[in-house]
Amino acid sequence: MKTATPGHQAHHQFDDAERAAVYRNILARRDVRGQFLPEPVADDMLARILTAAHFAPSVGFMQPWSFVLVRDQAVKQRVHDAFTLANAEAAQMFEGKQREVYSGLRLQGILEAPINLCITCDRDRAGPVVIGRTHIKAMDLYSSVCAVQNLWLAARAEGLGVGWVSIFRQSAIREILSLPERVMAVAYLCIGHVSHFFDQPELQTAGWRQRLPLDELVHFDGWGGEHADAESLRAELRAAQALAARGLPPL
Ligand SMILES: Cc1cc2c(cc1C)N(C[C@H](O)[C@H](O)[C@H](O)COP(=O)(O)O)c1[nH]c(=O)[nH]c(=O)c1N2
Repeated sequence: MKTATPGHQAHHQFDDAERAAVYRNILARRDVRGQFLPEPVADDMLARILTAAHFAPSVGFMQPWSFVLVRDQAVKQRVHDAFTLANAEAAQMFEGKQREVYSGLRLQGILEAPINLCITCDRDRAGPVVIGRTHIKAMDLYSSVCAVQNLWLAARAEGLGVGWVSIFRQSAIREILSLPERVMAVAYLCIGHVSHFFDQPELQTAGWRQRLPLDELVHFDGWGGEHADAESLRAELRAAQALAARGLPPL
């Protein structure tokens, strides 16, 4: 359905090209592991993607994030060693054929990416009582994840690849980067120019897991709930997903 924004919002409206660009950005974003180029990332470009991260939503406007840039090859090597250790442990957690496939997957580009970036969450950034976090303490972590996604999308628009690496013991990253007790490493990202972006998630191409049908993930008025008009929305969801699967904006 091609619903236009109501007229009274016209001055806030994205035109069709801008709308299409936003969806293209979302659909073309990939997790990058193996296609990093050595060429450095210019400071103005780095500043833009960090600014995108800093303009993310956050609970109570807490802005709990900080950005630990890692460019020293010796520090990267220590992080890579931590990955190698955890990755060997991880392989043992899968059985049979899956273990074999897992061991063949490339799951990081730590040493090749010119920039590694740890996005953190300071759990005390705004004092003990934060609007929106009074009952669910993890909201600060979710806020830092919003910053990660903003950066990931901005980087894609700049032509930069980003790969999220999470196969570490949390304590290893804390120690290597000297993070204070109150600061958590939320995301360890590899960032750089890339030779190319894949069209589909690498785990999908490797046959590890396929994208789920969105129309089966929608419930009405409660888990498992149905609605008399449900089929109309489900048909739209299937059509939009079919377009998106081909990299086309669902417009
Ligand atoms: C929280 C979190 C943590 C990780 C990831 C993602 C997220 C959100 N992903 C990337 C993940 O595999 C990827 O996003 C999916 O496979 C979908 O692919 P695209 O991101 O669409 O290319 C990821 N990839 C990888 O190679 N090593 C890793 O350790 C991780 N860790």
